[in-house]
Amino acid sequence: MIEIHNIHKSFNGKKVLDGISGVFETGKTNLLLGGSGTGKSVLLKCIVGLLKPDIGSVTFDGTFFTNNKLDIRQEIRRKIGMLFQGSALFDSMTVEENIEFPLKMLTDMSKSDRKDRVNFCLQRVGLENANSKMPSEISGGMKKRVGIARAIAPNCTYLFCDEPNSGLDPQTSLLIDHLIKEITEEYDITTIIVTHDMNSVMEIGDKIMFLHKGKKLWEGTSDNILDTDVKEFKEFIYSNRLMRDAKTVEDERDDRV
Ligand SMILES: Nc1ncnc2c1ncn2[C@@H]1O[C@H](COP(=O)(O)OP(=O)(O)OP(=O)(O)O)[C@@H](O)[C@H]1O
Repeated sequence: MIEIHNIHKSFNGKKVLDGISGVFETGKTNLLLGGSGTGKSVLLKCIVGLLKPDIGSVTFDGTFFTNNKLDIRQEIRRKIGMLFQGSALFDSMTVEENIEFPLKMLTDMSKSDRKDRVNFCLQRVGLENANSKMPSEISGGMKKRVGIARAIAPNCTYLFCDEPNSGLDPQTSLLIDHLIKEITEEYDITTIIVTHDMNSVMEIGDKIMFLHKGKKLWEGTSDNILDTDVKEFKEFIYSNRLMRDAKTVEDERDDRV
């Protein structure tokens, strides 16, 4: 479980995060949702320690991360897997070398154990036998799968995904969303996904935190999202045509009852 408490962050006097608190649960896909420029990526960076909050704290399974000793922060960082927006694979390395990279950096596994782990992770994301391919030879969806395999290779406890669907077609997006959810549940990972994709929200949103202008305006699950009475959140949800249609169907059903 990851807990954040009263996170504030400004750049050059401009407030980007304004007192955000919340809990991200273990074994769940926790979504950070909001429009462009609302502070989702900055909050994610504050949680993983790439940025330091001006005020506030982050706790990983009860251990303080912010302002704690370097060795404790490094210990927590070793448990974090990251899936970056553009997959961020090393272009000059094969798929296998990409996935092996964090194992070399973060573990003292033998070469044969690393090979077994790479093969296990490749098989888990449905890419067995892709070991020797170069990133330039595989599709965007396959790159995301390799990115997921690389993130989970060192047995991560926490997984952070920055817009995992960017650049993917709707069908591939759905497959990637479900793969992340399955892996989260299977290995009991605390997963946080930054997104503005309402399809992801409805498909895999175990827990959703909606940000607007640096504030948390709503949190809940995909089951109670349509009940929100927060004006800014409603505007965000119903800017999506499919969500408007779903609401109309629900209203008509309620009228009949
Ligand atoms: N290092 C930085 N220095 C100055 N301003 C920054 C920095 N990082 C982010 N910002 C600003 O903080 C605000 C929030 O940015 P952030 O990237 O968190 O938005 P976001 O919600 O992730 O948006 P998007 O969905 O478009 O990626 C933006 O106005 C951005 O310009």
